[in-house]
Amino acid sequence: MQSLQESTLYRPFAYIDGSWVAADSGEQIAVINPATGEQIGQVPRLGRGETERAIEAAEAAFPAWRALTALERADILMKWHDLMLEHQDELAWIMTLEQGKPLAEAAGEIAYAASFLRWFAEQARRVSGETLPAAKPNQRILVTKQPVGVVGAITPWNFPAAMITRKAGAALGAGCPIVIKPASQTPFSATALALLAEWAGVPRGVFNVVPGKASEIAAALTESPAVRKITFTGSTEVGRTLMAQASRHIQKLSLELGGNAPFIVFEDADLDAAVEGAMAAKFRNAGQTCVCTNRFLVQTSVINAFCEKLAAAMNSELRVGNGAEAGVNIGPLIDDKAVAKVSEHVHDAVDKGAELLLGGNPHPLGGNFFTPTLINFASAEMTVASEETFGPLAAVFPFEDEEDAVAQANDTEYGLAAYFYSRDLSRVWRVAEALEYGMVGINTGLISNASAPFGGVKASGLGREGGHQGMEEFLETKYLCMELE
Ligand SMILES: NC(=O)C1=CN([C@@H]2O[C@H](COP(=O)(O)OP(=O)(O)OC[C@H]3O[C@@H](n4cnc5c(N)ncnc54)[C@H](OP(=O)(O)O)[C@@H]3O)[C@@H](O)[C@H]2O)C=CC1
Ligand SMILES: O=C(O)[C@H](O)CS(=O)(=O)O
Repeated sequence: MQSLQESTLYRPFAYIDGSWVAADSGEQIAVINPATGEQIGQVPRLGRGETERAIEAAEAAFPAWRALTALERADILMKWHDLMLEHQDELAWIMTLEQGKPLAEAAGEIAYAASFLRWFAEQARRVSGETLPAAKPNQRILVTKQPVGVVGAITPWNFPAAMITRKAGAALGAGCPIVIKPASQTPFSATALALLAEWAGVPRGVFNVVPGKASEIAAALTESPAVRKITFTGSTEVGRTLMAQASRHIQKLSLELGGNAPFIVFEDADLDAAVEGAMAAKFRNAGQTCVCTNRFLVQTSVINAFCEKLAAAMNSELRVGNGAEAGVNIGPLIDDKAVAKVSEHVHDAVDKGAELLLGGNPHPLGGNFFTPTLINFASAEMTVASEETFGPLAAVFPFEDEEDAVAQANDTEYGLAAYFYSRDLSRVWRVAEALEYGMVGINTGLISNASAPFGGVKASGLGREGGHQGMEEFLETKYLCMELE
């Protein structure tokens, strides 16, 4: 398959109430292949009116969807899961064309995304309440769980399938219908998921996809009292805006926001293992994930050895190119703004005294390609210390001792993911407990897993996705107090 139009899953439309629709205005959004700069398709640019219709459809679908048994909802989620895996290659191709990640990595994301549907199919059947000792002999106390209602979701371009199923799997499993605004750069992964949801038997109105004007769609979602939950993955800046808007109707809120992940290498670490973990934690999706390492904190006694090994691994293992080409494992960044941000971080660091060991400039391929870059002796006054790069820049900061490492690691407004390598068990416990983050990788650089609670603290957001906690985000607790005659 070469072009998007050849795909049986290609749907250049919005999906509302079980119908494929255009924008009322007829407006379209051009979708660009970040590897070539070519337009690969167009998607309707919806606004407030269409979003309000999607909310009405979701509200109308809610009673029948919540009335299904958990097993009935789980079976539909599992059918959706199976269809995703049956169409894994086609879904991966669509993702590589619109997001740029290498085909193998895109296929990996499809499997990761499908795992959330399976996980929440299983979790749906394990939503339970409790009975409590009553205060009076003729009293009985029960605690029950009920679906919150219509959910509004806004998702990012960097994981265009997994960030949808991580929300929709939990919402639908809990009995909630959902209205999703995908990122404008990656709408076709979302509409392909809608098509598969339709084939899986998700009833009309339960799953809606409204690509388009972000601020208008967000306004419609947050201004509707029928929308009882807002779930967002993206920048902290937009998360703050949504938090303020959601306060109008006290909507439940889940925010998965920015990160500034430290990757600490202690002198007692297995350096080869640390470099292997560093490659995974830094260069996944060309560094465009919120849990990618942003700062390598390396003990001074091993910093030169670590940098030599990391430079060797980067040189031998990383191949930059169009993600559709075999063997490529570093695709393009999403757009020219992303390239400019990485360049700015590199030049700022070098101007302030960092040592450039590898790369440092946009790739000779031009366009949105950036050469994987390694700098040493980075320091706190550099932009890379406080701002998320979201690109293939490995910045190494020295530290003297454990206290210094933890202080540097926690010196940020963010608190999503952190990583560290040590073989000292007492140190592992001390550092794991001292780090102010929602997720900590210990002797590993890969922590993403549907069965674990994914999320952060401080400016990295609120709530958790995945795990049993992810289901709770879409449930309300109701306390029943019963007096017997
Ligand atoms: N914690 C996490 O899990 C993740 C965090 N991020 C963070 O997000 C940033 C990069 O991702 P990026 O997608 O550019 O982030 P953005 O926040 O710009 O976009 C994310 C989504 O929000 C939408 N959006 C943009 N402006 C508004 C608005 N005013 N109101 C409502 N929705 C809006 C976008 O729509 P449109 O595309 O139409 O502009 C997109 O669908 C980085 O900081 C990264 O760390 C990214 C992914 C995951
Ligand atoms: O591992 C993940 O789930 C990704 O990091 C998702 S995101 O938060 O970066 O979008």
